[in-house]
Amino acid sequence: MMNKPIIALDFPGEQEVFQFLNHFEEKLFVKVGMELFYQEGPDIVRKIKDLGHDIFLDLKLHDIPNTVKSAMKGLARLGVDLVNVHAAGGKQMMEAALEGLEAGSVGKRPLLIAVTQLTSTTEEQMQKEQKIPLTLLESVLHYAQLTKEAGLDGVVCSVHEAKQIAERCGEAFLRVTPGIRLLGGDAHDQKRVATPDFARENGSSYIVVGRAVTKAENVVEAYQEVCRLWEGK
Ligand SMILES: O=C(O)c1cc(=O)[nH]c(=O)n1[C@@H]1O[C@H](COP(=O)(O)O)[C@@H](O)[C@H]1O
Repeated sequence: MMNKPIIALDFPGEQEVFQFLNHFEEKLFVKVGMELFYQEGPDIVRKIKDLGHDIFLDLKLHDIPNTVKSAMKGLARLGVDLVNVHAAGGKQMMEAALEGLEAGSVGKRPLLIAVTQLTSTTEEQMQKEQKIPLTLLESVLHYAQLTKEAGLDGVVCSVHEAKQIAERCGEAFLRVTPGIRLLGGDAHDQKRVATPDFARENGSSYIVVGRAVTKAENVVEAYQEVCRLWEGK
């Protein structure tokens, strides 16, 4: 069975979140990111969890190992299902993140993944601004390898790199892919985008979908359309 699409709850506050969630009868896999978490704090995670939804807490930690370790210890206590860091923080930082999660978990440890190159980054930007003298795919594969060596569960990448990561790091190493759009949909600030069906055919383990659902006129219909394409029905 396909993993549920992860729906990005990129809303300014609690009210908008519950307004959105109230449209759905089924349990969702949702993502709480910086916009929501910085406004509402850890309480919003507890409230969404109490409703029975699975949670990806996307705070993209990137700091010195000790700080990341302590922060992760605290986040683990929230009982979320998936959390992330930036692979650019380095192997030691990623190992520290894992240690923190293990120390803070009550019961099952949340899965830990690392962002490789953001889906809003182009190869040209990466080479010019980050001064990385590689192709974008090479950089993503390098970060994926480093993430695997640090013992994490997978990476965030675009659909366009997912297959090669599975070949290099193994099928069990997760490829979580944002930048998902329905055919003809506005890409907004995303650069490496793909449709849910392309993601299914190209090695994504999970898709992350925000505006294609949350900004749709009918959010339930948009969600169902994403599910239908993702599941290949
Ligand atoms: O870690 C993430 O979730 C993430 C990584 C990445 O490379 N690109 C990316 O878009 N995201 C997140 O995925 C979501 C995508 O939202 P939409 O572009 O609206 O579908 C946003 O909440 C981003 O913060």
